[in-house]
Amino acid sequence: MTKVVHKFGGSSLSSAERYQAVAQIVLSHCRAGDCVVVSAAGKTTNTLVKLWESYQQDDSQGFSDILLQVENHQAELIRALFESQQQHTLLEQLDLELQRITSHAKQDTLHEATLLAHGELWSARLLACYLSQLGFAAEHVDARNLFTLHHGQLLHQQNKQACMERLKDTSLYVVTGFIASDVEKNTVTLGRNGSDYSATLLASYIDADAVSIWTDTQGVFSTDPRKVANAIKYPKVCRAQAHLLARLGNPVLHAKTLSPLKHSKIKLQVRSSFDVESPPTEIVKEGYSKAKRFITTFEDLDLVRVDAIAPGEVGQLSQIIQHSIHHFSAQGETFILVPAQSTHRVLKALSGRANIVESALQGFAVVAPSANIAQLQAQAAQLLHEQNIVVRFNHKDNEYALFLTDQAIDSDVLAILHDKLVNKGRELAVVIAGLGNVGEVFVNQCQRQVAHLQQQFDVKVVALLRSKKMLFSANGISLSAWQQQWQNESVDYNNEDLIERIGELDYEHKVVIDITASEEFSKLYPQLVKQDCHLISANKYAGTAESTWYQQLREQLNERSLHWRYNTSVGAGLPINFALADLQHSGDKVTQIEGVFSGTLSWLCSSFDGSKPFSSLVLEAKDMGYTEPDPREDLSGRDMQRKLLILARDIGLTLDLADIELEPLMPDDLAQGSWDEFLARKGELDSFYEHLYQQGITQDKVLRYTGSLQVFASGKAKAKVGIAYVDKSSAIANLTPGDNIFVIKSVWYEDNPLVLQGPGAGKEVTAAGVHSDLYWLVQRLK
Ligand SMILES: NC(=O)C1=CN([C@@H]2O[C@H](COP(=O)(O)OP(=O)(O)OC[C@H]3O[C@@H](n4cnc5c(N)ncnc54)[C@H](OP(=O)(O)O)[C@@H]3O)[C@@H](O)[C@H]2O)C=CC1
Ligand SMILES: N[C@@H](CC=O)C(=O)O
Repeated sequence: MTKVVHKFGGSSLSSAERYQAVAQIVLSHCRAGDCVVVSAAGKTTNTLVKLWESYQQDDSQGFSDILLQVENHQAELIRALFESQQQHTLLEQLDLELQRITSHAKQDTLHEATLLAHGELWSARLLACYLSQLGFAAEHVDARNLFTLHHGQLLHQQNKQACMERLKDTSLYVVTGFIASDVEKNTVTLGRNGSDYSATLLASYIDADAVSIWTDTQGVFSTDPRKVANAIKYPKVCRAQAHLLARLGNPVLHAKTLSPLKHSKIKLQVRSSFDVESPPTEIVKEGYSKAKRFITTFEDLDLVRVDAIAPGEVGQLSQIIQHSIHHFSAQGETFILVPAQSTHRVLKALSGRANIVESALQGFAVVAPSANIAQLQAQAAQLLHEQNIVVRFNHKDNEYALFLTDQAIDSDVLAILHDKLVNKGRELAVVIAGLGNVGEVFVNQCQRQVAHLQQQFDVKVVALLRSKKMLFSANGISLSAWQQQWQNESVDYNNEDLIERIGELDYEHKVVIDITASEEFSKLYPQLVKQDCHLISANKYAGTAESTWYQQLREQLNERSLHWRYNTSVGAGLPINFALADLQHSGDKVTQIEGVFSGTLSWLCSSFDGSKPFSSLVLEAKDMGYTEPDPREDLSGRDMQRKLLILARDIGLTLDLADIELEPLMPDDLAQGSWDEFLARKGELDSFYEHLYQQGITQDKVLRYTGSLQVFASGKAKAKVGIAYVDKSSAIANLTPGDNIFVIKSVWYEDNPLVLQGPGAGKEVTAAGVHSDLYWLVQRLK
């Protein structure tokens, strides 16, 4: 059974309404065996800290005033959430606890951690009782009976056993965050953000499948969303970057929170308890999410140089000041960044081994994929210069660039930095299916073309697919060494794996480029669209699929505002789809399309002169990359029939393949059987063609394979592909072998048709045509 640990922070429980909202979340997201870890409600911990301070200062008036505040807040929650007997019992319990605090204070036996623990104990008790009142079996659990530390170290084995024994599958457990006990049963706390840490620790002890940190932000953003309106919420962030952000003091996650998950498969999500519908940010293991760009800001820090720092010492210092301390080495020296108000405590703890280099610093760090850091550092320096912000110290590491300044980075400056350094990093993930004739040329052309697109958009080829194997790298495949990478890293896959991996790609945009000739692959399009992929097809199967399926795919794409380009499926690189779209967008109406739409058949008919058998020319056309993988798809007229259907649909007709009359350029019965069987009977093809050829000579005409589509005023259409004998002087007779010609008549081009002519097949032109579609897409996405 899957188990989930949910954690709700203080802001999620700040009022009775918030308790009710959290209870609703629990009702809809939890089941018996799950755990809910809670922090102290609202600002309770801060109030208890003040209470402790007044106790230490012997301020008895202050002490009773603050205690009254605590009592009022808790009593208010109890009265709003419970009625009659339950309310009475809870108020009595609270009263007893407050009396005990007062009496300890009077006897001078108050203990800091025990006092602070009340915040979490009250939250756990109230939430569990409230859930029980709603009929959901819930128990509150004091984490001091689960987590034990010895000399500051958690006793993992003992704790795991305690958790396994106490937390069965019979109920929901509402567990106190933040607190633990030592071996003498004294209360201890887990430090800043301790409740998040409690949640991930607990998850690791009970072998949970996931941890959801419910907070007041919607997830992990590229920068502070309160300061920059267009901050990007990332659906996934890898653990390494989350850890780095935490070390740099970013408040969303604490470094300690992540540590129990280090070698586990436990999923971690950050999501909003205020906006439950908003999708979470998932913190995922390396390799499951590409590195992102972030800007995290700092306020009032001191830069401290340390002689030498022992392993674990930074963690101890962070614990002392209850705040993350970032440390780094530059020019052979070790530095730490310390919140200014805590510097004296840190210097004291380092007893003479450290000195302040710069104080009262503001600034920010740009966290990004390592390949981008140098460039981002230079850009950031330039932007700061333009904003007249003086940099007092900067530092570059593999994964981030740090700028420490005099001036605070206000929201205006942060918005500029974010626009130039992060938003510029919008990315398009490209999946290329098919590495055959055309696909291989396309991938080879990618190196140059992607570099060109890079100036406008961050385009990354993330997957290459053949029929059985794939090479998948969420961070991008090296286009200069893809063959080598393919050899070393390609793996077997099935369609389910593929869709899942594509779904996991957390890029702003994704496109699947289908350069297969596979009907099976085209059947995946609806699933790919569900994963928010744009589509580019050289493959003609989807464009010529049965009308209902085709219309549904179009609707699905429209609903998601996704694009589908398939210019090369007709006329290879010739811009026939562009031309037809343009005419229609300009208000024209296409009435007729005629011509030769097969590169293979154009080349075969123009090249045949009787000197070689027709079948040997077919094999040459195949070698040149003109034909379909099985050239019978061309010879049967089927390929050209598909192209005419794509054109017909492009001008708004609702036709199916069966509506286009087809006359094959080969004997019907050669269409069956394997390619080898066909080759064994190639003589039958030769005689068939020779016979047709001779008929042309008899008529003083030449044999060509043509297509035509006529649209009548009624809206009805007539379409046909087949053998034609044309005048020797006609444009069709004089086509360069392999060329296509499209003769388009429309309302505006009635007497003098629009003619488009040029190479209609070939690996290079087709691959270039696919690049043209990709370029078009990038322009749209910009
Ligand atoms: N040749 C041309 O001039 C033009 C071609 N086209 C179209 O381009 C497409 C490709 O043609 P071409 O390169 O000649 O074909 P090839 O047969 O040479 O290559 C097809 C590629 O697709 C791969 N493939 C097959 N099935 C699948 C699948 N289910 N999933 C993933 N990959 C798969 C094959 O894998 P494997 O390597 O494992 O076999 C192969 O790498 C065709 O649809 C064609 O109609 C369009 C315009 C012009
Ligand atoms: N086999 C096709 C290739 C392009 O679609 C042709 O010959 O036209």
